[in-house]
Amino acid sequence: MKDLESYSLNLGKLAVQSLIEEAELTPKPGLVDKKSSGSHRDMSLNTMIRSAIALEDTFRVIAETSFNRTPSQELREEIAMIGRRGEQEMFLATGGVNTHKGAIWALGLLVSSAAMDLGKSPGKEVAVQAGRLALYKDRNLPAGNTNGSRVKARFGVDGARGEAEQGFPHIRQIALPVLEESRERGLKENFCRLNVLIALMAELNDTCIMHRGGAEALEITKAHAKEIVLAGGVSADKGWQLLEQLDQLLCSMNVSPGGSADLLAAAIFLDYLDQNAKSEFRRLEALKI
Ligand SMILES: CC(C)(COP(=O)(O)OP(=O)(O)OC[C@H]1O[C@@H](n2cnc3c(N)ncnc32)[C@H](O[C@H]2O[C@H](COP(=O)(O)OP(=O)(O)OP(=O)(O)O)[C@@H](O)[C@H]2O)[C@@H]1O)[C@@H](O)C(=O)NCCC(=O)NCCS
Ligand SMILES: Nc1ncnc2[nH]cnc12
Repeated sequence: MKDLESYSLNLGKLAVQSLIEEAELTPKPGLVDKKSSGSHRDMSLNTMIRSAIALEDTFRVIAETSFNRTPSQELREEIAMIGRRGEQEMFLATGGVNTHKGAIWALGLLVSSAAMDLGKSPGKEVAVQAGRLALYKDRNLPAGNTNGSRVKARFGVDGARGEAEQGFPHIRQIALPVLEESRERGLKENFCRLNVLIALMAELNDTCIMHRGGAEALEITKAHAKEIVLAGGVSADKGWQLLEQLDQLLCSMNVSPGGSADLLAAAIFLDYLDQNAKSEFRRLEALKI
């Protein structure tokens, strides 16, 4: 019992740490970071950090609720209720600013999935299982006209819900492999994570960009991010110059890749789970000798 309590506390802390590390990663185009508030007038790095810290209990309770369970209608609705309470905590901490709604959704499902099998599964499997949970319908979801739902109706994109229901393909097929390749190239962790963000921005249909800038802003963002990828990523001189230009471009269009930022935080979380599992494996191997 004590072990489960401390494990859920750890998962909650790890989710918050991932959010803070995403917020602090600098320089991120159009987003809040250590250097500026990007395209946002109503938030700062402080707001992001206050919001992340306020969410620890939400993630801890999601973990506690999910232990030794499997995806089901009942669990989906329990998690949704905790997640909605988390959104209220976020608004209380930020004075009504939407800092992390998309991240509560993605990380909430991933924390739940990780807790279901006590962290024994690799990150990619945790994401697939989180997708199975997301596929159950939340029958208590209040009818509401969100930015995402308007964008989806107008442009026919999948958005945050579709990403989760498909088992987070952009995390499994882009974010985690780019993180690994960048590390294999010997790049500093800051460059590795910025490469992940850019690779996500090159492919994701981010409803956060589309609700302010429409399909055109999304296409411009993707095309510019692809140029950075083709230039060899942010650690190449040309890639770095293009990254600085992309920041100016997004701020001038007044758009923010908040969905890509959420998926970066989610990838950092899954990567930590994988690293912890590897060090536990090495510890057990050492005991055998
Ligand atoms: C399923 C929900 C996520 C609701 O989805 P919906 O699309 O209806 O809602 P939105 O309110 O628009 O939130 C979606 C947020 O998800 C992020 N996102 C966007 N595209 C993608 C994508 N392709 N893949 C993954 N994630 C994506 C993004 O979040 C970031 O942007 C937020 C700021 O958004 P917003 O306020 O609209 O933008 P601003 O420009 O700042 O606004 P203005 O100043 O212009 O007004 C920020 O939070 C980032 O995180 C999207 O915005 C889900 O919320 C839901 O159903 N929840 C119910 C509870 C539940 O079931 N929980 C279970 C798990 S805990
Ligand atoms: N760093 C960031 N800046 C703005 N919106 C975000 N949503 C998630 N992370 C964000």
